[in-house]
Amino acid sequence: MSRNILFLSKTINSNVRRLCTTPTPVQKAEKLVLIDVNDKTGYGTLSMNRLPVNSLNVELFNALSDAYDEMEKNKSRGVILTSTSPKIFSAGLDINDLYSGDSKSWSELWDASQEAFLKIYDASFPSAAAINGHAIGGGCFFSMICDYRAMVKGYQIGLNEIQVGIALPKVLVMIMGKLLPRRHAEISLTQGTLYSPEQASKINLVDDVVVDKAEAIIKCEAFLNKFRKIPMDAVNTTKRTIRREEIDYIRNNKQKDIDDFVKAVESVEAQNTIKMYYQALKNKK
Ligand SMILES: CC/C=C\C/C=C\CCC/C=C/CC(=O)SCCNC(=O)CCNC(=O)[C@H](O)C(C)(C)COP(=O)(O)OP(=O)(O)OC[C@H]1O[C@@H](n2cnc3c(N)ncnc32)[C@H](O)[C@@H]1OP(=O)(O)O
Repeated sequence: MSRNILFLSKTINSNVRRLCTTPTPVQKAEKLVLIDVNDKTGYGTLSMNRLPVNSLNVELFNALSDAYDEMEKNKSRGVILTSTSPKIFSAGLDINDLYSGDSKSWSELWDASQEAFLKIYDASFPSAAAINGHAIGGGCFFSMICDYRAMVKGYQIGLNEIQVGIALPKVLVMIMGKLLPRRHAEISLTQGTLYSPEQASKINLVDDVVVDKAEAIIKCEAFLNKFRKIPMDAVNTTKRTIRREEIDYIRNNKQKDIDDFVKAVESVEAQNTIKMYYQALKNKK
């Protein structure tokens, strides 16, 4: 059974296409998240597909939310989150949106990010991130809200928001503060440090360092397999107890959190830094 070829199947929504094994090959569809369900294990591999760098915009956040809805509906046993790019997991928030947006578009962006965050962080199945390339800013954060991370050598990972001029949103601080030892969290958040996978594994930012994407997927499957003999209700109740603080914060303070993000992005200082950052990115070549 080939799992690497895209096949035609019913379109789940405008941005998500499920890959299955019905034998009707079609040309590769330009969907923002590709879903490939392994019928044997019941695990869904969700591949972000907003090339070249999987920068996160409203559409990609919505596609991730829709993909998680689909996994919930199909009673998935677990998700592997990865990317179709050969070298980038996700380059974080779309700098173009930060550079050229306004308070309305930034509100919509953050609203969509909150929804995707809740779908992943409060899912009824475990998620494992196969980080097959750079995971920067929001890209790093979306791997952090999975239950496990395996990262391929040779790339960088970290929350560099501060370098882009954006004060760290509260939930990012809460989760980084729980994942990393306190001192590393403080340094990482205030300096926007990017780490090699080897460095990241020493501070709990990634769980395993691997040589390639195939090994990352194997590690993710092995992690998900650990839950096969444990009743998922018990796992989920326990996980929700652990994660309640962040989930409740977003659910109970949705608008305030959006307002805080917009305020952070629209400040003159942030806009000047974003402009310089944007230009440096464009002048790189
Ligand atoms: C409640 C909360 C819930 C959820 C919150 C969700 C998310 C939290 C987010 C919080 C805030 C986050 C802020 C950010 O994420 S800011 C973005 C931070 N990212 C970066 O700084 C990465 C910048 N990019 C790079 O460093 C390199 O591009 C990279 C290493 C990724 C790849 O390098 P490479 O040499 O391979 O390619 P490039 O030539 O540099 O790039 C190719 C083209 O892609 C464009 N690009 C790169 N990054 C971005 C981006 N982030 N947004 C938009 N576009 C990007 C780059 O300009 C190139 O374009 P062209 O020149 O080809 O047009």
